[in-house]
Formats: sequence, C-alpha cells, structure tokens
Amino acid sequence: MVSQEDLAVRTLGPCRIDSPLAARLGERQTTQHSVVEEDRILFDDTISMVGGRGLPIDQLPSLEPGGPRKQIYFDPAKTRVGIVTCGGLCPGLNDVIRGLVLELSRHYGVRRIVGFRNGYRGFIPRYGEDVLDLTPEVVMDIDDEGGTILGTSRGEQDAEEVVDALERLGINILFVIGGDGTIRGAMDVVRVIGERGLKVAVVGIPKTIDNDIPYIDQSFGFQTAMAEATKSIHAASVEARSAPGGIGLVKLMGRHSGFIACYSTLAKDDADYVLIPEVPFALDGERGFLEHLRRRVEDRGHAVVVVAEGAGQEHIQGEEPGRDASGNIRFGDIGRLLRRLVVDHFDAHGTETNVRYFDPSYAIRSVPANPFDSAYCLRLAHAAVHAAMAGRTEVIVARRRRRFVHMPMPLAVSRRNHVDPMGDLWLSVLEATGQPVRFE
Ligand SMILES: Nc1ncnc2c1ncn2[C@@H]1O[C@H](COP(=O)(O)OP(=O)(O)O)[C@@H](O)[C@H]1O
Ligand SMILES: O=P(O)(O)OC[C@H]1O[C@](O)(COP(=O)(O)O)[C@@H](O)[C@@H]1O
Ligand SMILES: [Mg+2]
Repeated sequence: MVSQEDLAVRTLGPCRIDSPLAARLGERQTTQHSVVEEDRILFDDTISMVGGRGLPIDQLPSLEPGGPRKQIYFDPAKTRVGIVTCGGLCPGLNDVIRGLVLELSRHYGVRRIVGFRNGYRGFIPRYGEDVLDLTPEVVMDIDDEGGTILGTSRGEQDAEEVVDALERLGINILFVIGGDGTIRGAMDVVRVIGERGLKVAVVGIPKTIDNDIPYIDQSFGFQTAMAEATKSIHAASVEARSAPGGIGLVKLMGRHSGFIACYSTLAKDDADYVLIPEVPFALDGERGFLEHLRRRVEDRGHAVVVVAEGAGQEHIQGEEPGRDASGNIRFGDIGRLLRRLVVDHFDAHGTETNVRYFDPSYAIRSVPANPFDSAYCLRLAHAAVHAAMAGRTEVIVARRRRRFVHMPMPLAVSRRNHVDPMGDLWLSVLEATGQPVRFE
C-alpha cells in the first residue's frame, strides 16, 4: 500500500528566486482545473480507500501538484540543461523534446540546452557522441516526425561516467525521457550526484508504449500507438471476412502488459479474441482456445484474433527467452506459434481456414504523435520544466486522474502496471469480443 513517505518529493534546496512566470499565477485557487502549489492531491480516490487508511486528513497519502511555482531554485540565466531519450520508441518523443526546449528558452530564459545522443551512451566518452545544441529554431518542426532527433539506445551505462559528463559540461538539470529502465538508470545517476554533493536536478518524463508504468494515466504516445494498431486489426477483419474460414491474426507490442491489445480492440470492435500476458489460456482440449476458435469460425465463417507479444509464453517450448541489452526479456514469437497451431488444429478437424498474419509491431510506435498526444507531450514538458526549475529531483512528472503531479522515481518503478484480469478494462474486452472468461 502506497504511504505518504513513498510520495515525498526530493528537492535540492529552498526556492528563493522569483519565477519569471510568477505574475501569471496571480491569485489562483485550487479548483477542478488547477491546484495551488501549497495544496496536495489525494492519492486514494474512493471513500473506502480513504476511509480504510484510518488516518487524519493531513496524514493521508497525497502527491505534490505539478505546475509553475512563484519562486524557483535555479537562476535561469546561469542554468545549463541536458535532455536524453532512452529505450524503445514511442510516438511523441520529439514533441516532449520540443516542449522542454520552448518552455525553458521562451518562458524561463534558459539559453543553454544540450541533447545527449543515443540514450545514456551519449554521456560516455568511448562512444564519441557529440552533444546537440537545442534551440527553438532546431526543435520547431521536429514534432512532425516520429522517433527522437536525439536517438536512443538500450543497455546499462556507468552512472559515475554519466555524472562525470554532467560535471564536465556544467549541467544543472537533466531531463530523462524513458520508461522503467530509464528511470532506474536515472535513480543511479541521482545517487552518484548525491554522493558527490552536486546540486543537479534529474526529472523524468515517463515513456512506455506498453503502458507498464504504474500509478499514472496512460503514457504519452499510447493513444497514437493504439490508434495505429486499430488499422491492423481492421485490415485483419477485412481479410478474414473475404476468405472462406478467414482468420485475421494480429500480434501487437506489449511485453508484460496487454494494454495496447485491449484498447485497440475496444476502439475497433473487430476482434473476436484478445490474448494478453496477464491472462493465461489453454490451447488444447474441448474448452481450449483452438477448439473455441474453430467452432467460432464454423459458426460465423471468420474470426479476428489479437495477441500481445508477451501472451501465451507458457506455450513456447524449448526456447530460452533472450534478453535485450537492458535486460528486458525477449519473448518467443507467440504470433507465429499460434498461426501454425491454428492451421494444424483446423486441418486435423477438416475445417477449412485461411490465416492472414499481421505483425505491425514497430509500425505502431514509430509514427508521429496524434494531436491529442502532441498536446499531452507539451503539457508534460511544461510540468517537467516547472518541477526542475523549482529544484525537484528524482521525480517523474505524470498525469494522474487529470491532475499533473510529481511522482518519486522509486515509486514509479516499484511495480509494473498490468491489465487487471478482474478489472473494468478486461471486463469490457470480454463483453466486446464475447470470448469466454477463460480457456481451460
Ligand atoms: N535496472 C537498471 N538499472 C540502471 N539502468 C538501467 C536499468 N535498466 C535500464 N537502464 C538504463 O535505461 C536505459 C533504457 O532502459 P530500457 O529498459 O531499455 O528502456 P525503457 O526505459 O523504455 O524501459 C538503458 O539503456 C539503460 O541505460
Ligand atoms: O525496441 P526493441 O529493443 O526491439 O524492443 C521491443 C520492445 O520494446 C517495447 O516497445 C517497449 O519498449 P520499452 O522497454 O522501451 O518500454 C516493447 O513493446 C517491445 O517488446
Ligand atoms: Mg521498459
């Protein structure tokens, strides 16, 4: 259970410098649409959860609100900023970079902003990467393209060497844009910064196409990627309906969390089955997936199956899962296995089928952000700049139940966000597809 201590935000010191944005803050109040900096946002949001704490109101777990402060820690005229993007792509990375640079330069007057290339390796001398000077002119149109102008990478780097680079360049604030791995890497960097007694703020903007970071609303880029995935699901439906015994089989990203598969299915109600890592399924037997699918195709003439890449790993025999450079598990190909098993099962029963296999994987995360995500990226970038200029560190900025908040990095990596098999989302998927609660 998340405690008040888990939500405590680290700061580099007192804020004594008037913010250039102070005049805009005026006499704001806490309303449905804004929170004053002295207020806090409850972590729990139901009567039973709040009541169950049995705590006085001022001890209830609560989050520090995001947003501009009247006074800031850093002197903008003397502040140097670094930005780095790490891990897998997600639509909107360039929008976040652009938002950071424009807010820093235009509204705080911070002029020295550099981008580190190709993830954390951009700090490490042996990779020989130069830094990229980031100005409004450089970033103005980068949001038209997917990917990240800085490049990204996987694979752990030595936090000591990262902080060496920060010291050599006199960086006062580092923005890290990445997922759980990046945030863990940032925590190592914060540890070394503390050991060296440096006053450097490290602020994260969480990025996860899989939506596997907990306690926050969806990551930026998730809506764009999910929308892109629906195109493949619809194409699978067209193919399935156009052939005798047509089966459209779509494999989507989602290493440990099946959110992309769930939401893209709900958006385009074409799928008859969704298989996700969080819900194991039996393949064989009268009540297994294969026989259920065969009967569905016999009844309706076609079917669409959406499978997250991390689903059904219990059926991948004899293949030791590999790991990527960051230690993330690389699963066996459940899509190709299912394709083979479906054809074999139908053949064994003399049921005609034509399987059309779709694997749009990278296509859904390498596209530019849609307008919603572009606006979301900009707002997250603004929140990140406000937090960093106010001396917050070892935090990610996130949107939680419509409010922008400062979330400590340790909490953000304390667990993984999963689809709850007993939750509303999965119930909606079962209702939309009509698939049984379990295949056993
Ligand atoms: N457990 C870890 N501890 C420290 N640094 C890590 C850890 N995992 C990943 N990193 C760093 O974060 C970067 C991105 O992590 P990765 O897992 O590839 O992507 P993501 O951040 O999107 O989850 C890696 O290149 C590595 O430098
Ligand atoms: O980009 P790679 O190294 O091929 O890894 C692909 C994996 O990256 C992901 O897109 C997630 O990336 P992150 O680990 O950066 O969150 C998974 O959905 C997918 O399995
Ligand atoms: Mg990750």
